[in-house]
Order: sequence, then C-alpha cells, then structure tokens
Amino acid sequence: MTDKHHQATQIVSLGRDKKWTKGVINPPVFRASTIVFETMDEMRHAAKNKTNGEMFYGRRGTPTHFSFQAAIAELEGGVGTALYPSGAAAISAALLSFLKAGDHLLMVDSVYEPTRDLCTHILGGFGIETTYYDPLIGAGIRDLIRPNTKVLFLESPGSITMEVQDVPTLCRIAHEHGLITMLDNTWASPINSKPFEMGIDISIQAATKYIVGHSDVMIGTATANEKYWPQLREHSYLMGQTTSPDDVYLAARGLRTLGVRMAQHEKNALQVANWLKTRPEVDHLRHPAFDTCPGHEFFKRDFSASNGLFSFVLKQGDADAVTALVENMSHFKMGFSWGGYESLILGIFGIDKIRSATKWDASKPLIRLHIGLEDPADLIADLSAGFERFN
Ligand SMILES: Cc1ncc(COP(=O)(O)O)c(CNNC(=O)CNC(=O)c2ccccc2[N+](=O)[O-])c1O
Repeated sequence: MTDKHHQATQIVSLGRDKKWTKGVINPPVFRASTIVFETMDEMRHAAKNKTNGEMFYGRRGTPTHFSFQAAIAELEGGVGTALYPSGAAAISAALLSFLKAGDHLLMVDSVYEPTRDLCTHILGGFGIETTYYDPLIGAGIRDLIRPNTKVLFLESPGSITMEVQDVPTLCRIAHEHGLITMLDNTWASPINSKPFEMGIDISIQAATKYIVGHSDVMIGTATANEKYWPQLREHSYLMGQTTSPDDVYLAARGLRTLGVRMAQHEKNALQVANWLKTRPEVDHLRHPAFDTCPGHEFFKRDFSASNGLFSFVLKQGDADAVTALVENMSHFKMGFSWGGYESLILGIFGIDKIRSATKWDASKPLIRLHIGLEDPADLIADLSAGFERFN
C-alpha cells in the first residue's frame, strides 16, 4: 500500500535530475525536431542511446519529456512511461502496440465510451474481436479466455458507473493464460493505487484529468513493466505518438500539487456525498468509498484514497426533471471531463445502450459529479437549489 508521507516527498522531487533541469527547479521547455551533432561519433552515440534519455530527434523526446516520463513511471511503479497527445491516444496506442489481426480482447463493460467505440469501429476493422465482461466478474473471467485472447483491459473504477474491479484476481488469472493486463488508472491517478503491485502490466492515465489538474491540457501516459516496456515504447514511436513539450511542462507542473489537490478533492467530495445520502431523491451513491458502490470492498483493499469524481442514482425523474436539476447551477458547470479545480455536473442518459455484458436500469437517472476545490457548503447549497427545481 502507498506510503503517503514518502509519496508526498517523491512528488516534489521526482524527475528533477540536474541532467534534465540544468539546475532550475522546473525542467525547461525544450522544443525540438532536429537535434544537431558536432561529430559522427556524437551521432552514433545518440542513435545508440536514443531510447534511454539522450536527445536524438524531437519525436524521441527532450529533457522536458524525459523528466516527466521518469516521474510518472516511478510514481506508478513501472519501468518506463510513453507520452501521448490525450488519454484516448494512450489507450489506442497501448492496445495497438500489442494486438494484431486474429487476436481477441477482453474489455470491461463499464469502460469509457470512446474506448468502447475504438474497439467497435477500429479494432474490429483490423480483425481484432472484443468481448465485453462484467466489471465484477472476478475469477469468472477464466470462462471468457480463448486460445487467441491476448489482452485483458480494465478500468477501475468505471468513470461513469464507478464499479471497482478485483484487479489482483483478474491479473492472476490473466497471467495464468499469458495475457497482457492493461488498466485505465485515471481515477486513482498515479498516487492512490499501485497497479504494478496488483499485477498490471500496463497502466494508462488520461493525465488530462487530475495530473494536469487545471483543465487546460490534453495529454496521456502509458507506463509498462520491464517485460512490455520496450515494445510499448517502440510501437508508440513507430505510430508517431509524440507530445508538445509545452503540454508536458504544464502536466509536470500539475503533478507537483497532485497530492494536496487530490486530498482536498476527496475531503470536499465526501462532505457532498454524505449530504446526498440524506436526500430523499437519491436512490444510492456510486462513490467507491461508500458501501453502496459496486466493488467497494476492493476500493478499501486496493486504494489509499478517493477523489472528487463520483456518481449518484436518483429514485426517479424524467429528462426534463434532470435538466431542471443540472441547469442553472451557480457553481457546478456542465462539461465533459473532470479532474480540474472546478466542479462539474453531468446528467448521463443511455448508459443501458453502452452495455453488452451487464444490464443497466435506465429508469433511474444517473448524475455524475466532479467535486472541485470550491467550499463544499457552496456546492451543497447549489445542489439543494437544484433539487428544489427537480421536485
Ligand atoms: C477514464 C477515462 N479514460 C480516458 C479518457 C480519455 O482521456 P482524454 O480526454 O485525455 O482523451 C477519459 C476522458 N474522460 N472524459 C469524460 O469523462 C467526459 N465524458 C466524455 O467524454 C463522454 C464521452 C462520450 C459519452 C459519455 C461521456 N461521459 O463521460 O459523459 C476518461 O474519463
């Protein structure tokens, strides 16, 4: 389990090796395509070391990238981190780095919808078959594994319906069959769960969210263990994946306050969630730290803290009532994404239509909240006024 004190110190110091920072606190922004060399020996040396932190060509990275990659890899507990222009790019690149025509992919049914669409509209076209599984399947995953199954993909918790998966059990069974395990670890961020300690081979972050923390950069990361890092790194490079050093600088800047921001998001969210529990309109909370959330027992075992993102289900309400609830808020804004300092609210419909292995009761509306850094009393007052409009 995470040593939170040591981790707080790690977050301040990681990636600030003088070979990259040149002595300044925040690694400078090195913008590059061409890197020039004085001699043929220098070029040969760079080519030989192009994959271990030496400058070779812009797409291989600059000290700005190397610093952030080292920080994320160490925080997640992996060997190497590849960077991508978005979380969705990290997901697609990780899958395409290891899947080929004829392979079979096991994908969690509660996955972020665009990931589901990637499987349907792109991987399917490449002859890669996807089977969706119940996020709470646990050891039952064994029955879905085929001779051509190559990857088991997890997202825990699911970013809308919040089911927490039994990651260690799923990884153990996947490895008995030689599968590669990939986890969309965005909700935990690199600090609130340790995917490689649970048996994950590749951990993916939509760093766009909590790592950046200010809703102003799109960026993704994929971190691999020793066995899969060379292939992830090289296949991502060959697919042309690269990130702007300016975006990497802003992500690295966000990383330094990740711990303190996440703690405040968690504290604020728990206060709002406990108030929602008292509301007669609420059927149940889907917040991993509450026992009404599927997989709550796995949250208690595998996570060191929660954050600001959770959902709740209303006992009833049609689209007009939900619209009245979520519109005209003073502090909650409606927007896709989460993990910034601002509070967001989404009334999400049609979840039953993006499920293949599980059933979703669409008669009860789901509201997803991202609890930001505002005063929780203001957020509760906002929601209270929303319920007045709802009723
Ligand atoms: C768990 C997880 N994993 C990957 C990504 C993609 O990251 P990126 O945005 O940097 O590409 C995300 C992005 N999250 N974005 C959101 O939650 C906003 N919602 C949506 O984009 C969306 C899209 C289609 C349908 C429904 C939703 N929705 O969540 O409401 C994520 O939540």
